[in-house]
Amino acid sequence: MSLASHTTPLLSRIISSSVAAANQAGIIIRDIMKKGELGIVQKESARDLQTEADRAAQRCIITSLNKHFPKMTIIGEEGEVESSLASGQVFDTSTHTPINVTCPPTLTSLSEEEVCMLSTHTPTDTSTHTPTDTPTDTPTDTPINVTCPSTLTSLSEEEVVVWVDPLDGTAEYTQGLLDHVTVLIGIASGGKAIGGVIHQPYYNYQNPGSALGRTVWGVVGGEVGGMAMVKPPPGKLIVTTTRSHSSSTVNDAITSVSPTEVLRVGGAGHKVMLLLEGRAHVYIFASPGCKKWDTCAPQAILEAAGGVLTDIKGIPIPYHATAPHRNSTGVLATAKGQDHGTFVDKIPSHVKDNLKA
Ligand SMILES: Nc1ncnc2c1ncn2[C@@H]1O[C@H](COP(=O)(O)O)[C@@H](O)[C@H]1OP(=O)(O)O
Ligand SMILES: [Mg+2]
Ligand SMILES: [Mg+2]
Ligand SMILES: [Mg+2]
Repeated sequence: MSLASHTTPLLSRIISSSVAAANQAGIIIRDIMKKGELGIVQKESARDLQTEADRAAQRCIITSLNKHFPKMTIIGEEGEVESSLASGQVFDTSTHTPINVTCPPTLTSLSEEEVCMLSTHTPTDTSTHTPTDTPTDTPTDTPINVTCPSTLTSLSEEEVVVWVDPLDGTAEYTQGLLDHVTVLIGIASGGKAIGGVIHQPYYNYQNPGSALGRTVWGVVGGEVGGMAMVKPPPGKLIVTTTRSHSSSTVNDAITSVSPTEVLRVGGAGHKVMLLLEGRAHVYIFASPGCKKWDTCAPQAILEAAGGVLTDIKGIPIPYHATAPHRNSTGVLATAKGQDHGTFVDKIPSHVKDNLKA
């Protein structure tokens, strides 16, 4: 069954396919956690990890998107998993050391696409959900209806760059902080984030009997689907920031806005979800650690919801295929109704000067 008719605008079809791929990736992420064999490798530093879930989820997403949209540029956080693809322009950003994994003879002839399909039919749960829970994952081949703004209806595949973070919040995943984990698929064109999908594989995992996992999507200038948005409480200033990549600069930036509360949680996707859920007013990360795949999808959804995401100086983040992967000048995001410029102005000069492009 096809994901959507070809009379449907390209952006709507990409969002629909991305929702399906992100749901699949979520199943894989939960499966690997359930089996407990995380296969952790260190990338650039001890605070920069990759697990088998990051690798397998990326393989699933990129294989699926490349199959449906072969002329699109896809840039994924993890590497090596895309190299066998026949068509499309796919960038390998891997820096990790490969590990040796012995494959049982019964599984040697598996194709990448079969791995995704097998996962579709293998519902999984987390420990706090009883085995009798009804699987609640969205079937991967059910298209969602996404209205495309008229300015984006004539987009071609060649103009689209997709930034994939198959598992955002890897540090928290390895530490069992499962609700910090998201799958991020960001869609860009002309250097701008135009659409995005955030899947939370463990949404509701501490509420047995409730639907496990959810997927939120948005189109800039269009709508947000998959959740009910809430305004953050008036009379407070709740800041969300990193819990695993902190520094004195990060803390100086937070102090400068005089928060009433600071939520130190993992993942860029998770923190933007807090803004959309009205649980925080502003997300401040005055550090160069975040990359384009961390911010593209969250930015698109936040902007579709009336919020703003820029670097710490208030400058837009570029999402061209050739843009540097690193967001070296930090991240500042505000929920709908907040004055983004006021926060930019409050960040001290020494913090801004410390973050060079
Ligand atoms: N110093 C860093 N090294 C590697 N990744 C980082 C770093 N800082 C931030 N990130 C990425 O940005 C996300 C948000 O950061 P934080 O949770 O610290 O606020 C992290 O989950 C991680 O994405 P990922 O988990 O996909 O590697
Ligand atoms: Mg990572
Ligand atoms: Mg990330
Ligand atoms: Mg990641």
